[in-house]
Amino acid sequence: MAQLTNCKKKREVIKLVTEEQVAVALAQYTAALSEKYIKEKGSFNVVLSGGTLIHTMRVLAEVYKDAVDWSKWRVFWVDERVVPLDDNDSNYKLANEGFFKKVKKIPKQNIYPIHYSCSAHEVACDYESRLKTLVQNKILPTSACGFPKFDLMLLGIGPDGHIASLFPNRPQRYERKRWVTFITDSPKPPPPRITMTFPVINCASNIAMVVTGKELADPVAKTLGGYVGPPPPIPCSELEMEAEGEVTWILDKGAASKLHHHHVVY
Ligand SMILES: O=C(O)[C@H](O)[C@@H](O)[C@H](O)[C@H](O)COP(=O)(O)O
Repeated sequence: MAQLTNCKKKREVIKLVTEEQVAVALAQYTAALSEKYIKEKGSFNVVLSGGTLIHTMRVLAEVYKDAVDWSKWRVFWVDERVVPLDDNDSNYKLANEGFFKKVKKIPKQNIYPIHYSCSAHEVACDYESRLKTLVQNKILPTSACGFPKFDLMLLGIGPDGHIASLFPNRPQRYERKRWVTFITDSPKPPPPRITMTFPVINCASNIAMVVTGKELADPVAKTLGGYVGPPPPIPCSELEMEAEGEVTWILDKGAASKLHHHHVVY
């Protein structure tokens, strides 16, 4: 794994050409981590996002269907839209139809969707308290600073540089105490959402930034190229600066199109 010279944390940037190659690389990467953590500790705790990620996970679901020990997976969401689980906007529904139904073998009790209520505040408190219970029961480990430590976060990035539901010009990105918070005016619809906070995201052992399409070339270049401009930097730069674990960027040609060679270390 490569390291940025001005930064002690581990980074890898995998630049590919097509979206299909990104899907294949994501499958290999996730299957390898799944095997490693299951061997080491008997479980694999994965955090999903919404957006295009689930579609990019199709190769994992199809090609690695019989190669991964799905029974040891536990699945959480880094952010979720506060809608019923059968609503077309639900990230759970997206994952259920595009991933869980394909791989079949993830036990239902190992999947942690939100408990829907119409109050985003209530949903966030409930999700946080369920995570706290899992930590108390030693099902989820914590990092030295007391936040839960997930094995893998699979994240996308928005054109405005948001990750999870941590947007520029919204206060949630500055939350440092809560594990899960809420937003009722998300600039990306639908407006009510819950989201894990930066301290939780940054404690993960591994973070994959899965980014495809030239409309995302700007936030990718701003993040990996070193942010120049007035503070505060875009949200995904915070992850680049603060993450404790390994961050792996898997990019297609469009997403990497504004990166110069000196921006990345392989
Ligand atoms: O609920 C959501 O909207 C997502 O979880 C969101 O955080 C997403 O990951 C990014 O917006 C990237 O989306 P794309 O992968 O579609 O670019």
